[in-house]
Amino acid sequence: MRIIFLGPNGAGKGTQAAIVAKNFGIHHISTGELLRQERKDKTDRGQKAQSYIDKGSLVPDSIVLDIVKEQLTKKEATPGWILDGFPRNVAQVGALDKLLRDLNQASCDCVINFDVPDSVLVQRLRKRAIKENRTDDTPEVIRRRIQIFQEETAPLINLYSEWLLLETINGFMSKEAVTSAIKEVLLEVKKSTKS
Ligand SMILES: Nc1ncnc2c1ncn2[C@@H]1O[C@H](COP(=O)(O)OP(=O)(O)OP(=O)(O)O)[C@@H](O)[C@H]1O
Ligand SMILES: Nc1ncnc2c1ncn2[C@@H]1O[C@H](COP(=O)(O)O)[C@@H](O)[C@H]1O
Repeated sequence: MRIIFLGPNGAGKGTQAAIVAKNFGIHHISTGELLRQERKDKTDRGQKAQSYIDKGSLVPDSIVLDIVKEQLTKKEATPGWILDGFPRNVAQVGALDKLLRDLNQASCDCVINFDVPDSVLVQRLRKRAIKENRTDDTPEVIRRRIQIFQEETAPLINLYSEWLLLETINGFMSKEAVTSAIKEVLLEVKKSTKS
């Protein structure tokens, strides 16, 4: 099964992707986590990405695509994958489609859109800032990331909806309730795709 998790920062994509990937035996690809790891490892890509991450801006598409390509060609991705935090703009949607064609892989089966009010996102991110010490969870950068989501990523909701791939779930429930809602959707998708 091939799934995209779409939603603003703090919506719970990473939390749910880790659970769902384990349950369905598919590969969790979080571009944010991978970029943070590259930054920590001081790789060339990580160093190039650093200033963008710290400002809350999107990292250049070419860097992110490079990382996604590497992940999609890993053997863990053969049974399927969850893309968490990618694509994040219209250009990345096109690039993902092309990449999958080039790799001879089928396109995604479903896009799960996490719907969570902005006020809840801010509260969650402030809490996460204390717990995880992320450099981009400061009040100013949180505001910037939410703004970037509205400008660059939110248009993907209509786009995937027009392509009949979108399933919106209420992300403002307990973690367990969100997991159940996602599983329900994915079991239906699995039945219809038999993958
Ligand atoms: N259903 C929930 N209820 C309450 N808190 C939650 C819920 N889901 C996730 N959280 C918490 O909210 C914070 C953000 O969640 P998470 O990191 O999964 O979001 P995300 O969408 O991956 O964010 P980002 O795109 O910024 O990385 C975390 O601290 C997580 O523990
Ligand atoms: N798909 C992406 N395109 C550009 N920049 C990205 C992408 N995914 C992650 N980033 C950068 O990393 C941070 C953190 O990402 P999270 O998914 O919120 O953990 C993000 O603000 C971008 O700078």
